[in-house]
Amino acid sequence: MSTLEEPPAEGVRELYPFLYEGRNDIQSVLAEARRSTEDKAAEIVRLRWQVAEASADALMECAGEMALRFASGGRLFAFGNGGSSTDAQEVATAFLHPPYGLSLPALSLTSDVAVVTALSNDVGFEVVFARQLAALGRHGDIAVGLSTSGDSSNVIQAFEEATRRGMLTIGLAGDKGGRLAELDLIDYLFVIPSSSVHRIQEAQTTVYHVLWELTQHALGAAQVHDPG
Ligand SMILES: O=C(CO)[C@@H](O)[C@H](O)[C@H](O)[C@H](O)COP(=O)(O)O
Repeated sequence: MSTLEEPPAEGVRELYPFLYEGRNDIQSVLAEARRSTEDKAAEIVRLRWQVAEASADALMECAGEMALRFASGGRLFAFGNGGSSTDAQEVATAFLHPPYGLSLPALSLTSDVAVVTALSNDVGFEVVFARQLAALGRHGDIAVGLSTSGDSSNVIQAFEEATRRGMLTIGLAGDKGGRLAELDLIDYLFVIPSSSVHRIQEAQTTVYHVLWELTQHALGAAQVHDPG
């Protein structure tokens, strides 16, 4: 396959110029993309190692604190925007309905579209997580907030509310941690040192999966079935 022979519909040539002009060999375009895919795969492996090594002690300590909270009846609330909103859902699902081990009380604050839109519409998007924590959060609960920039106001306000309520606060951020790092209001902040939103989100999955696994270990549940 090389060039597209049909005359493009209006606007399509502008959207996909490489299909019609100059770089018209799709195979060579894909070969280039493949090289960049391999670079990205290497980068994500490096980032995951980097954060696991740099944060090994903090991850263990944090998981120990989480286990103590769960053992005392605490619940976990996860939140974030965009890609991090679905990561928050995955955090909650991993704890609530894990592939093995204990089922622990966990909820994503991004899942209820009625609550999210009502709070955003009536009050403002910056309170969309903080207001939910004000209603649901209790001393001894756990707040897990994800933000690739570390700068999202609604995530910061949620951590402020969680701190006021005596919750354990755990942040996942990218690059240098953004405002989350500057504000110094989080008990455990895990920073992925990359400026790529996608690489940050990919590495963050490892951080929360490790936290989940260590928490299960701390609660004595991981040996039930650990495929390694
Ligand atoms: O990167 C994606 C999707 O993968 C975007 O949707 C991204 O999550 C959104 O722009 C977020 O609003 C960014 O917020 P944050 O991670 O900086 O807090």
